[in-house]
Amino acid sequence: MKNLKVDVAIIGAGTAGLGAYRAVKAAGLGAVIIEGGPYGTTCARVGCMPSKLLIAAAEAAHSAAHTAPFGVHVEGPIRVDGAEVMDRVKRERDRFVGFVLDSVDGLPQEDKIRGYARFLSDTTLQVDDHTRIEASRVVIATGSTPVVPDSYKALGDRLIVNDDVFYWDDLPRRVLVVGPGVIGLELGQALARLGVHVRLLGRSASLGGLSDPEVKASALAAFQAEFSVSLNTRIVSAARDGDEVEVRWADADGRESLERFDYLLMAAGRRPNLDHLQLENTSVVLDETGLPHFDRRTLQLGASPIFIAGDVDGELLFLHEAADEGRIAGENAARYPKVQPGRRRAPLAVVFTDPQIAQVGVHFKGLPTSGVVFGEVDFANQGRSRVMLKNRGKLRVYADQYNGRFLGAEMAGPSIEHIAHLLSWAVQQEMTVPKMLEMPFYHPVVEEGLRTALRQAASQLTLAREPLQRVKSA
Ligand SMILES: Cc1cc2nc3c(=O)[nH]c(=O)nc-3n(C[C@H](O)[C@H](O)[C@H](O)COP(=O)(O)OP(=O)(O)OC[C@H]3O[C@@H](n4cnc5c(N)ncnc54)[C@H](O)[C@@H]3O)c2cc1C
Ligand SMILES: NC(=O)c1ccc[n+]([C@@H]2O[C@H](COP(=O)([O-])OP(=O)(O)OC[C@H]3O[C@@H](n4cnc5c(N)ncnc54)[C@H](O)[C@@H]3O)[C@@H](O)[C@H]2O)c1
Repeated sequence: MKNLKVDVAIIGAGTAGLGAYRAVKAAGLGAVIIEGGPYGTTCARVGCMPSKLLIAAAEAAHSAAHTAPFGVHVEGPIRVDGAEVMDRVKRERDRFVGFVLDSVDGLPQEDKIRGYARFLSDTTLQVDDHTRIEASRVVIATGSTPVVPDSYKALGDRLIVNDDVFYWDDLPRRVLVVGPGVIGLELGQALARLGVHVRLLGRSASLGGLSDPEVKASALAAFQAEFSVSLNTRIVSAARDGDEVEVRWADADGRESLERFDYLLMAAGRRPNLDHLQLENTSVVLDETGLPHFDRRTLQLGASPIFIAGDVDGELLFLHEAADEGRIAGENAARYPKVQPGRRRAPLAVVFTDPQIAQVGVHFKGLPTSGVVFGEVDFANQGRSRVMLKNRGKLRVYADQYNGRFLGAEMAGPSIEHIAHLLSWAVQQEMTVPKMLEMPFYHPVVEEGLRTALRQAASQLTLAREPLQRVKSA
C-alpha cells in the first residue's frame, strides 16, 4: 500500500475536478487529482461535443432535404452514409478529447493518481486497493451517470445510454428513446434527421426542461411535426428478442402499441456519482435520498473540509457551471476554513434542438404569483424567421411589474442560443425592460422578435403609478 500526504485531494478529473486542481495549485498548495475512468471529461468524450457533432450532421441532412420551398431543387435522394457520419463524429470528438489529454499530460506525474477513491474518514481516502491518501481537504468532482431503471437491464447490449451512441461505427435503423429531456430531444431529433426511425416517449408532460406551458406547447408542436414524440405515455413491457427490443407502450389515452427497435436509448435523467464514495464514513450529513447537504455559494459540505463541484452536486448539469464550481470549490478548499462565497452567473440553459430551446434567469415555474408582467413573440410571423423558413416556436419574457426589472425568459425558436445569451447578460446586469429597449436592434434580425416581446411587457409596467398608489393608500 502506498501512503501519501497532501493539502488537497480532488476526486474526478472531469471539467470540475481539473478546475479545482488548477485553483488549488494557483493558491500555492499541493494537490493530487484522482481519476478512475478514462481521462478526457464527459463533455468532450460523450457529452457536449460529440452530441453537437451528431447534430451538425443532422442539420446538414435536414437542410439538404428541405430546399424545395425556396425553389431550389436537389435532384435525386439525399443519401446519408451512417459510417461516414459516425466517422466524423468520432474523429472530431477525439480531437477535442486530445486537447484535454494534452493538458492532463502536462500535469506533474506525482499529482495524478489512477483508480477509484472512497472515503475512510473526512480526510482519508482509499484509492482502489493500492493507495491511501491523507488530505487536509477533499473536493468531490465525480460527475453524474444516466439513470437506468433495473427493469430494463435484461435488454443487455440493446439497452444503451448517450455514451454508447458516440462509439457506433454506423447508424442503426430504429431507436426508441426513453425520456424527452435535453439528451433525449437532442439525440432523438438528430438521429431522426439522419434517417433513423426514432420514437421518443415521455412518461409525463415534461419536455426539454421547459416550465412555461405556452412555450412548451409551441416547442412540442414543432417537434411532433417532424418526428414521433409522445408525452404522458407508459411503457408496458420491453423485452429482448434476438438482436431486437420489442416494446409495448400505452399512449396518453391508454391505447397500446407494439413495436420493434434495434436499441432502446435511456435518456431519463442523470444521478450524481456518489454511490461508491462511502460518504457514510465521513461527518457529512446526507438527506433522505443520500445526497449531501452543501452550501451553494461556498460548495462546502456542512463545516467539513469536504467540497463538492460539478454534476455530482445534482444542481446545474452544465459545462460552464461545472467549470465555475470547480474553481470555487478549489479556491475554498485552498483557503479552508476561511471559505468565501464564489461568484455565480445568471442562470442560462440551451438545448441544441431545432427549434432550439432555452431558459434564462427565473424560470416560469419560479415566478411569484403576482406582480409579474409577460411579453411574448410567436415566431410564426416574425420577419427574419419567416424569410429563413425557421418560423417555429415562441419566446416569453418575464418582468417585475413595479420596477421593470427583467426577471427571465423561456423560449423555443430560431437563433435562440444567441438571444438567450443576450438575455442572460441582461439578467446579470440587472437591467430593466425599458433599459433593454434602449439597446440597438438591427433590421431584419430575429432579435426584433425579442423586441416585440419586450415592448409588450413594457406596455404593462406600472412604474410611475405604483408610488402614487402607495401614497393614496397610506
Ligand atoms: C449527451 C450530453 C450532452 C451534453 N451537452 C451539453 C452541452 O451542450 N452544454 C453543456 O453546458 N453541458 C452539456 N452536458 C453536460 C456536461 O457535459 C456536464 O455538465 C459536465 O461535463 C460535468 O462535468 P463534471 O466535471 O462534473 O463531470 P465529469 O466530466 O463526468 O467528470 C467526473 C469524473 O470523475 C470520475 N470519477 C467518478 N467517480 C470517481 C471516483 N470514485 N474516483 C475517481 N474518479 C471518479 C469519472 O470517471 C469522471 O472522469 C451534456 C451532457 C451529456 C451527457
Ligand atoms: N444542451 C445542454 O446543455 C445539455 C445537453 C445534454 C445534457 N445536458 C445536461 O444533462 C442533464 C441530464 O439530461 P437528461 O436528458 O438525461 O435528463 P432530463 O432531466 O433533462 O430529462 C429526463 C426526461 O426523462 C423523463 N423520464 C424520466 N424517467 C422516465 C421513464 N421511466 N420513462 C419515460 N420518461 C422518463 C423525464 O420526465 C424527463 O423529461 C440535463 O438536465 C442537462 O443539465 C445538457
